[in-house]
Amino acid sequence: MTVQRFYQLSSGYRLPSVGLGTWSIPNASTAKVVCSALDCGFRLIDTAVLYGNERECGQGILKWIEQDPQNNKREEVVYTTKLWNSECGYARAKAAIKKCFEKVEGLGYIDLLLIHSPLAGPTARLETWKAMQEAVDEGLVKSIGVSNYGQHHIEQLLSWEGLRYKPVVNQIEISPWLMRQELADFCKSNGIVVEAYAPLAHGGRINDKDVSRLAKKYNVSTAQILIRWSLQKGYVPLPKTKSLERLPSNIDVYNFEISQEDMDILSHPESYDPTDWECTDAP
Ligand SMILES: NC(=O)C1=CN([C@@H]2O[C@H](COP(=O)(O)OP(=O)(O)OC[C@H]3O[C@@H](n4cnc5c(N)ncnc54)[C@H](OP(=O)(O)O)[C@@H]3O)[C@@H](O)[C@H]2O)C=CC1
Ligand SMILES: O=C1Nc2ccccc2C1=O
Repeated sequence: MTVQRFYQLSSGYRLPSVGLGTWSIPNASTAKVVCSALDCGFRLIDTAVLYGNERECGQGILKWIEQDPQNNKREEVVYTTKLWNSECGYARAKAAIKKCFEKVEGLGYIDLLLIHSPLAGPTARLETWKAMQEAVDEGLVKSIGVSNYGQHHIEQLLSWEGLRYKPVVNQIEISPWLMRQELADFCKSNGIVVEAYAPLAHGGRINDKDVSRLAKKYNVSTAQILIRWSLQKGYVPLPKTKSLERLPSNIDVYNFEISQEDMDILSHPESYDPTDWECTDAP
């Protein structure tokens, strides 16, 4: 089984199939971690207004380009950020998008802008989407998507008469202990790429007995097993690490393959174990 290095988004842009999560990386080291991640081969960086490190993520990307401008190109990198719940609604989203852009102005544009969650409610969600679509028209943003959306939230958006740009991704928590198979299938069948957040179950399952046994069998780390599981399920895992030592192996997940039998051992379709928050079921 060959897993894709990139997915084609409905906006026409491409999305690397593994990304770096940046939540809770200390501000003082974020630029260095991001720059090192790019050196190791990561090409997708995931941040959010909530994380308070957008500026530093942008600095890390610029630093990487400046290191070797002939080879390290801006257009190879996909920079993602997300609008927080309190920034939803038309006027608030307009102002928030402008701020997001200003924080990384040196990048020239935001590749992917997500609405962080559906929690603002049905009206504010659509108003936010209107502002996000306008940001695409204005060239501030290339692609727009959603996060923590359940099927009913996506259906609302797809059936909205004001829809001009479809969401290209839905970023949701997925791991072997929170599989959300039905929602993932729904996204895929609507041309929406699934980004899997907390693919290492927030670190809490890194010493799981089956994961550890399979790590030995395939001669890789336990994190690599979990990232590869997500890739083979057809998702875009976003493992976070603040450790420069862990970055190279977290992206080195394209040279081994988990057998179907072992994929089944790792998978726990009956389990429901969110690590952070759950709002795919919000009204
Ligand atoms: N849209 C949303 O609502 C959400 C989005 N996210 C996104 O997804 C990203 C990933 O999720 P997150 O919650 O951070 O959790 P992850 O599942 O990525 O796990 C991160 C934890 O695993 C540890 N870790 C990373 N690599 C290794 C390794 N090779 N060996 C052992 N331990 C390792 C990290 O420690 P260390 O850093 O010390 O290496 C950290 O404690 C976030 O950073 C964010 O970008 C996350 C939650 C919600
Ligand atoms: O990365 C994240 N960690 C979180 C914890 C609670 C709510 C949102 C998030 C994120 O986006």
